[in-house]
Amino acid sequence: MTKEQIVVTSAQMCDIEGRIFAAGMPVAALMEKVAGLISDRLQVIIPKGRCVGILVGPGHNGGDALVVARELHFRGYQVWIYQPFSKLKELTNQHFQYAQSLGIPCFQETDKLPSCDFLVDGLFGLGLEREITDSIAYAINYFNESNKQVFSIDLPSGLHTDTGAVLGTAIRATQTFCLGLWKQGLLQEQALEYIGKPELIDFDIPLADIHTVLGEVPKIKRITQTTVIASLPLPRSPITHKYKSGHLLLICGSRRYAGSAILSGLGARASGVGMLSIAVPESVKTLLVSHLPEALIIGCPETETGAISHLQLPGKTHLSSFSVIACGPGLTQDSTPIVQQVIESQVPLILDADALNILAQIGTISTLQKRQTTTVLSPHTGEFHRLFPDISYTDRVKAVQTAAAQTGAVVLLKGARTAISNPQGVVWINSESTPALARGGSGDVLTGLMGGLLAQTANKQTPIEDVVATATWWHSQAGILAAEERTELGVDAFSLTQYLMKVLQAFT
Ligand SMILES: NC(=O)C1=CN([C@@H]2O[C@H](COP(=O)(O)OP(=O)(O)OC[C@H]3O[C@@H](n4cnc5c(N)ncnc54)[C@H](O)[C@@H]3O)[C@@H](O)[C@H]2O)[C@@H](O)CC1
Ligand SMILES: Nc1ncnc2c1ncn2[C@@H]1O[C@H](COP(=O)(O)OP(=O)(O)O)[C@@H](O)[C@H]1O
Ligand SMILES: [K+]
Repeated sequence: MTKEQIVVTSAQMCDIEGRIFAAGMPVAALMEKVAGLISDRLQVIIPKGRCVGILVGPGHNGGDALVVARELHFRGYQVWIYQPFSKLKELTNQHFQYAQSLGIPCFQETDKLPSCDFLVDGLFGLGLEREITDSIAYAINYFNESNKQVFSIDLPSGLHTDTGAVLGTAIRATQTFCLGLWKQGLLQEQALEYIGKPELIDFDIPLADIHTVLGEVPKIKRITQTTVIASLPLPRSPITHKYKSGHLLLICGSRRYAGSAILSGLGARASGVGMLSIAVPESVKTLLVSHLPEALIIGCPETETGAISHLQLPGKTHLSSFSVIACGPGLTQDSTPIVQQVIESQVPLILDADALNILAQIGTISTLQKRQTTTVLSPHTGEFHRLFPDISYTDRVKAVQTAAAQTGAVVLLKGARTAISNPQGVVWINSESTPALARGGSGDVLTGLMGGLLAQTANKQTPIEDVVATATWWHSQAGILAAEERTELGVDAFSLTQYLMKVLQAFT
């Protein structure tokens, strides 16, 4: 477990810091250390001699900012301080007095502020406890409108540490220096427009204190390359054969959405799965064969509307012949009986897209509670709301935990910061992605990729949620790589499938 993987709430961070202080580390010494590290980073980013405005709050976030002000002053920058509060915490007040004694200009009102090139935001950190209003809200909006590069200490002032929600108003940072451990709020979708580029400042929190507060295996973790590589089906056994490397059945597509089946198939192809079968309506079988010549394409009887009406598996094949079934992309809502049939099977199952809409109609919780085997649900926010109308998704981490607990499924809530939970509340958050993926069809690719990976690891000890996290990470990294080469507008779902292999080449 590395510090990069660990995610904490405000309460947990306070407990961890409390242990460090109780063990004898002076609060002032830690502030000096933290702010020294931030100053070092700023010195690399901001050219010498430039003017930096430092925004100072009443607590220790403000204290950190004042130490940064002092350091930058001595390191040859022009510095001024904006500090509008009448009452400061004691340590913060001491640093404020000292900064004033050094002749650093201090201001209480925004209309008196000189111009500057950069801003450092130390108004509020972990301790923000209520909505920001009145003159402070006005000041934050004023700084946002100044269009300066802003470096936030710990988190942009105004964001809730756990949910990332904006409490009234919030600083829009260019870069956020998150102190010690990743705060959960920085990994929540609603914070993304505020945090800019996030960076962890490691100030040497002892691992023993982290484990005492979070347990040996923390419940909420960031997906990192290290975790991913551990759950990839690599290296392949030298004596494996195609049926030992997983057999995935994709059930997808319709006359109307034939492309979904192709995209899911190409996602599955990239996973390296040993055998791939794809059930589609008979009328699109030839099309699928031309795109995926290695796959076994199962043409099924179809409804008048061109949806699969029922599964017609070849010869002696039963659903139980497959290691995993992934069902849903492009099915339309006319395939209800098929979704019911796969849910009743004993085969590990991924439900996505239309299969989720059908599940919502037949009753999410009551239907899934009867299932004995692994189920993965991969909704985007709209599908999540249809499946779980009673669960609020403002806090997406809590939302997936609740949904997984209620259904016994692994739930993957797609979006800019995809969150995955198992029924016991173990959560993975995908903290690197690209808005280039916000295009029709990219989810279909993920379903195929995830199905192929799960099929290959079906008989292994790897927890399901780890494999789901690996698929999510791989998919996002392919998007990032594709966007680098083709621009953010160049990542159509088909192109995305072509970058999946390149990710592995780069990382393994
Ligand atoms: N002890 C240290 O030196 C360390 C300090 N750190 C820094 O300390 C911060 C936490 O410090 P604090 O606990 O003092 O908290 P903050 O500095 O985040 O702010 C708390 C203060 O703001 C006031 N406040 C809260 N909400 C307000 C609102 N809406 N309007 C006006 N006032 C409001 C509170 O009454 C309190 O005085 C961290 O975010 C980090 O920057 C740690 O990260 C590292 C160790
Ligand atoms: N703003 C964004 N940033 C990063 N990833 C995103 C963003 N928007 C969507 N995605 C990702 O793109 C994929 C979209 O999937 P989905 O909504 O199911 O689309 P479709 O059904 O059209 O394939 C998901 O993996 C999601 O996490
Ligand atoms: K801050």
